[in-house]
Amino acid sequence: MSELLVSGGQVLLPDLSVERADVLLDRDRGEIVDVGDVSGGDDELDAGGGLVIPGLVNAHTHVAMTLLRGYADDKPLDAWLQEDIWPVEAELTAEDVRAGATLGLVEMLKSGTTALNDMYFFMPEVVDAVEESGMRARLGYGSITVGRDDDAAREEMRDGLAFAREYDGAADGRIRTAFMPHSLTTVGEAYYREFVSEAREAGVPIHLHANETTDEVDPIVDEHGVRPLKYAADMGLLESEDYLAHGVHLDDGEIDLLAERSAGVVHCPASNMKLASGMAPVQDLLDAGVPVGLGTDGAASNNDLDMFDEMRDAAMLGKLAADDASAVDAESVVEMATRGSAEILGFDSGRIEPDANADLAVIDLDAPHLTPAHDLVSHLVYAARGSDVRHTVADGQVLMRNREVTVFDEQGVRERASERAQALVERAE
Ligand SMILES: N[C@@H](CCSC[C@H]1O[C@@H](n2cnc3c(=O)[nH]cnc32)[C@H](O)[C@@H]1O)C(=O)O
Ligand SMILES: [Zn+2]
Repeated sequence: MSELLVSGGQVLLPDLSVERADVLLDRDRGEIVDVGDVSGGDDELDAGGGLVIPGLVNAHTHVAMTLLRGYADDKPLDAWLQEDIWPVEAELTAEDVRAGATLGLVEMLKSGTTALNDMYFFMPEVVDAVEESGMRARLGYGSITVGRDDDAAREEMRDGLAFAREYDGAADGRIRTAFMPHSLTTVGEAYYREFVSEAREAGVPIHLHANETTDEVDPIVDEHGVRPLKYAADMGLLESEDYLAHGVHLDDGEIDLLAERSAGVVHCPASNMKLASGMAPVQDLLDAGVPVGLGTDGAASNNDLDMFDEMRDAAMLGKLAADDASAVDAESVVEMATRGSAEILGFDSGRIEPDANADLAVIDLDAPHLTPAHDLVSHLVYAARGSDVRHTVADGQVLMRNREVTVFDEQGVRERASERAQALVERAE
């Protein structure tokens, strides 16, 4: 058995207390062996002066959109997608997605993220990038039927299902899949009614954008006479393994429905603020017992993939949304970004205890902006940043050691992504 000892640090335990402890990982099984006064291991990571946390889990992104970071800002969702994003995405190639996804994975692992959810194009390229990265991911092809004739629409839905079936369990189980119809307004009712049952037969969860803007809510209420999540449930969605991105414009009945079904909501505060989509009722979701995760959405509507920024945004926006400074407190947010997101994605990660996945990050506390250390959980949310991460480990493998990425040539990844991004936008002009 090959073991890695993460020694000398303080450890964030599952109850969110912090204790001086060492962590022993099994690199073959990719699991945590023991936490406490442990020794051994044939390799060691120095966590001295640092805080060991569960690897952060980005539960909603479009990771190859790093290519479009800064390409189109300062617009609401519909105009942003219709006028800028979808026209340039029509020019995407598989190589572009491989380059953009790899850049996003490097950005993530350098900032302590060890698992993600991704919905995009050319998903086999994302599979290869995730496999190479050593990270964990729930992946799906984003199916859109609106604007397509019936044959093309069916092909979109079949492609989404085929991808989910073919790649579930890839990368020795680090990759899981989901059926990802883009949203309740970009996929027609008939296609949901035909294909949701096939996803159930395939045994994969369903992930979609929902209730992100009022433009996604009003048309459904007007056409179907019910709220979007009632419409979704009537089509067989909202099972406990399903999870929605955004959930901004929810009424009490929809929150109750999510709680009854235990369907997850991935909160994307930066995207919601940047696109002026609205303020999600996160504290109400937490109070109702709805599973809540945290996601950055794409780097073109954030514009980074730093989950420390996202935790801070969630805590700040949640207080404004609730008109209550005690709402969405630091502990709730750390839970969202670790165990909450992990459980929504179906990963046994997000906590540092024996038998959990060996996915963790070590944060260097030796910095003015992390001094003094009254409360390290507070620091995680209100002061720390991705660049404070010293080491990142996923599945028991060291992906970054002392800020040096071990699984990619970082400089080459950045150069290739820049070249592909430039050529992409030139093709779209
Ligand atoms: N087969 C689909 C691919 C969709 S992938 C997922 C899509 O979600 C888009 N996207 C990115 N951010 C958001 C968001 O916040 N809400 C809805 N869609 C988004 C993204 O640009 C991409 O077009 C097609 O032909 O368009
Ligand atoms: Zn999205």
